[in-house]
Amino acid sequence: MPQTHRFPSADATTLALCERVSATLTAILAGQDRAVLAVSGGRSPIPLFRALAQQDLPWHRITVTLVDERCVPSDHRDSNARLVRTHLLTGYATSAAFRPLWLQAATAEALIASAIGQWQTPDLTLLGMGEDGHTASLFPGAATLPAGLDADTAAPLLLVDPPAAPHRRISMTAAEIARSGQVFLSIAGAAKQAVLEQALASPSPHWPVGAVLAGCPAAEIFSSLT
Ligand SMILES: O=C(O)[C@H](O)[C@@H](O)[C@H](O)[C@H](O)COP(=O)(O)O
Repeated sequence: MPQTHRFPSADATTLALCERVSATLTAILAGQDRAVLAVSGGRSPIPLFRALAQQDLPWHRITVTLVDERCVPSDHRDSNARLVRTHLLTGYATSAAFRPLWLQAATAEALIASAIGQWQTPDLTLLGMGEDGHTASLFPGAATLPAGLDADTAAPLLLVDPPAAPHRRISMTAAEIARSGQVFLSIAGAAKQAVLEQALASPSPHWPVGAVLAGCPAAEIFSSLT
């Protein structure tokens, strides 16, 4: 009997976020031909992705891209592109366009240039957060974190070598997140909630999520204790 993966069902917060994302995309598309939706990876977005895929939106007018990506092939188990193709680009969302961040390149410079070359500022950016206070791939202690948090940079993306997490990353910069049309942050669990409260109370590079949200005063936060 093949193992059937059981994914957590969407809780009330996830369903509320799903409704908010759907309504926001609908509103955006009322005023323009296409919308760019940037989503984060990790494990917690899976219930949201699976709920969004069941939303009867004009997905053919939506381009899905990534807030950040691990620099691994798209069939690698840690690939965010693989995560999105598996859980979001199904059901109604099959007709959405997908724009990956990681494309095979000979050098790091070519890699980031290629990603920037096809990049569009998202109309809606969905962020997650780690218990270390990172968001996107803006990790505390990363050598390129100061550049990633530079509020004045025109760069939309940068390379990050996380001090502890696996894989080199491509990530949106804080400034590009702030240039997004709208920003939603979704977190789950008391530990993350405590970190977020700390980060909001005392913005510092030690808690990159706080520095990012300081640039997005209209960001909406969806937090559940479960
Ligand atoms: O590529 C990634 O890992 C994500 O973009 C990252 O920023 C994620 O949002 C946090 O690490 C939370 O991940 P979980 O949802 O798995 O806790």
